[in-house]
Amino acid sequence: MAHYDLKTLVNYFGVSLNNVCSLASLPFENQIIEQLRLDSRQVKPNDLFIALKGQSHDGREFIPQAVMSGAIAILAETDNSVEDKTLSYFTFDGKKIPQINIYQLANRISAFANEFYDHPSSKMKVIGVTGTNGKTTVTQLIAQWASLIGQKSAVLGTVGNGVYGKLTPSANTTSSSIEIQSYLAAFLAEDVKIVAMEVSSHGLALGRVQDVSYAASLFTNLSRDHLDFHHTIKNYKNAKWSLFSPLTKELAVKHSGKRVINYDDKVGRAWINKLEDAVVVSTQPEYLTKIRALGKAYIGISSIEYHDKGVSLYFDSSFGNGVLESRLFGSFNVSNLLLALGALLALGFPFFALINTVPHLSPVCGRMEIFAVKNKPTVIVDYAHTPDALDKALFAAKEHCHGKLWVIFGCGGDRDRGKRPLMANVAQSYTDNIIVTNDNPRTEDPDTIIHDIMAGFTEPNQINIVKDRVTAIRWAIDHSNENDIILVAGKGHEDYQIIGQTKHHYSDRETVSDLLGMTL
Ligand SMILES: CC(=O)N[C@H]1[C@@H](OP(=O)(O)OP(=O)(O)OC[C@H]2O[C@@H](n3ccc(=O)[nH]c3=O)[C@H](O)[C@@H]2O)O[C@H](CO)[C@@H](O)[C@@H]1O[C@H](C)C(=O)N[C@@H](C)C(=O)N[C@H](CCC(=O)O)C(=O)O
Ligand SMILES: Nc1ncnc2c1ncn2[C@@H]1O[C@H](COP(=O)(O)OP(=O)(O)OP(=O)(O)O)[C@@H](O)[C@H]1O
Ligand SMILES: N[C@H](CCC[C@H](N)C(=O)O)C(=O)O
Ligand SMILES: [Mg+2]
Repeated sequence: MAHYDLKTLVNYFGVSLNNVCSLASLPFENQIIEQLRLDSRQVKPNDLFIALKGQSHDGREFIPQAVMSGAIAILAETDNSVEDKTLSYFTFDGKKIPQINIYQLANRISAFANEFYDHPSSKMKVIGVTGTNGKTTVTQLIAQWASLIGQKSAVLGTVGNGVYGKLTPSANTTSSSIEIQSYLAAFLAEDVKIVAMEVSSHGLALGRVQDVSYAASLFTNLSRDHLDFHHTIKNYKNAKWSLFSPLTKELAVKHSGKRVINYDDKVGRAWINKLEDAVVVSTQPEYLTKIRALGKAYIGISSIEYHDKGVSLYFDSSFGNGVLESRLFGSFNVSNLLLALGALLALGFPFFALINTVPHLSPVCGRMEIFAVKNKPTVIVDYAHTPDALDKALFAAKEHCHGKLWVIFGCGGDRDRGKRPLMANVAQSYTDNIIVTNDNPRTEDPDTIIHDIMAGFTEPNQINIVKDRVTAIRWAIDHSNENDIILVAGKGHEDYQIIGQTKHHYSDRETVSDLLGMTL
């Protein structure tokens, strides 16, 4: 990170220094800013605290706390356009701290953080991955694959941020614009060459990735999710499109790179038509001729064989042909694998090195993770928390099931209510036994969530409700046979259950391995 002092900060924001002081007379002008902080609880000596109005708090209320923790200056949102680019002082406990006031500050944070951390994304290969489902899987695959062929990689996403293999848990799928730029700068300092980043629709809509330069962006699929936030599918889709749009007026991110698009998805197909250049990826043998004829880069499948050890794929592409032997489970993972391959090939990674390492790619934590011991049912822990993901996960499980198929699922509180009955509908179309349970009710009443889910079943009296997840899983294991499969959906890697505002320690993976007598 370049040395960034307060004088540079004042200049960056074009602060008008009134008659009271000239820049040279400022007592603080040469003080070096250590880090940028959005959260007063994280402020350390010499940091700059950025006070923004949020959805539930007004960050400006925490200025005293930030100053007490050692902030040397404040960058604060102002509601009054007349106060834009003005300098004032915040006086607290005998300290006089400079405060720069900016109108509509939130829109400027990504660019400022990019500048402060010295443009890290332009010095590495950053791949942005968006879509309703598959982001974590694809990003983890990209990072794992790159590291298998000797390129230092890092990930930013739902299961954590960090150099691949050494992740720090993350609060969000796409972190704040400051955390993103700061992580990228740290990765660069550690000589990371490639970063796979999950880009959520919230991240795009709220400008968290505005000033990230992507070497490639990748689209997995689009189905219903997050309508509590976007309200309509159209808005949700437009937020995702902003990661790919070549038009300046639509552009939400800086983009100079490749675009890798899933042709199997209806939205993906429409987008390919709007893009002059793209890497077109499909898992459907019947699309192979069509994607070849598009005249763009492509990866398609000529045939697929699912077997006990995973899947064998015969592929044809504009980069070369071959066979991939993968240990990943589920047909949707074939799509995830090919999309990851498309991004790496488009960025010039060596073809044979990639193909030869496929058998070493391991499944992603909490994504179709299989727990199996002799004489007991097989349990799969998966993160399906949308109707489409549940559909895909149950379809994959059904293909391998010789006995009865069970599903245990719930829906998150304070999230899209409309998906609840849809998930019930999907569940009943594949399974023999269903248990509805809690999944992070947050501040909603768990009974209300369950009530919404139950509305989607045609025969609700056939459905068991067991709100406590451990009891639900134990009950299913105790009442099933060794040929049965129990899909425990929705929490995947999560190690918590959020009830009210409190995060309690809880993990499906730990529960299942304990109940099956396995070690995790
Ligand atoms: C609605 C939303 O997106 N909220 C995000 C947003 O919070 P906010 O700006 O509303 O924050 P706030 O709590 O009102 O506080 C306002 C300001 O005061 C500061 N503050 C607050 C308290 C304090 O003691 N001191 C302090 O300084 C906060 O840091 C913030 O800057 O900015 C925060 C910091 O980046 C996020 O953690 C937070 O995500 C919340 C936790 C959340 O649940 N977000 C979900 C909806 C979300 O973003 N999900 C997507 C997609 C998930 C997926 O499908 O994968 C994601 O990318 O995670
Ligand atoms: N390509 C895919 N198409 C449909 N469903 C998928 C796909 N990949 C994964 N899934 C399902 O979605 C679940 C979540 O997968 P993953 O965590 O990779 O998605 P995500 O996009 O990162 O989700 P989130 O939005 O929560 O970050 C998986 O556990 C699986 O059930
Ligand atoms: N990152 C997503 C996934 C949630 C998974 C599920 N366990 C839930 O809490 O709804 C979200 O916050 O909406
Ligand atoms: Mg994710």
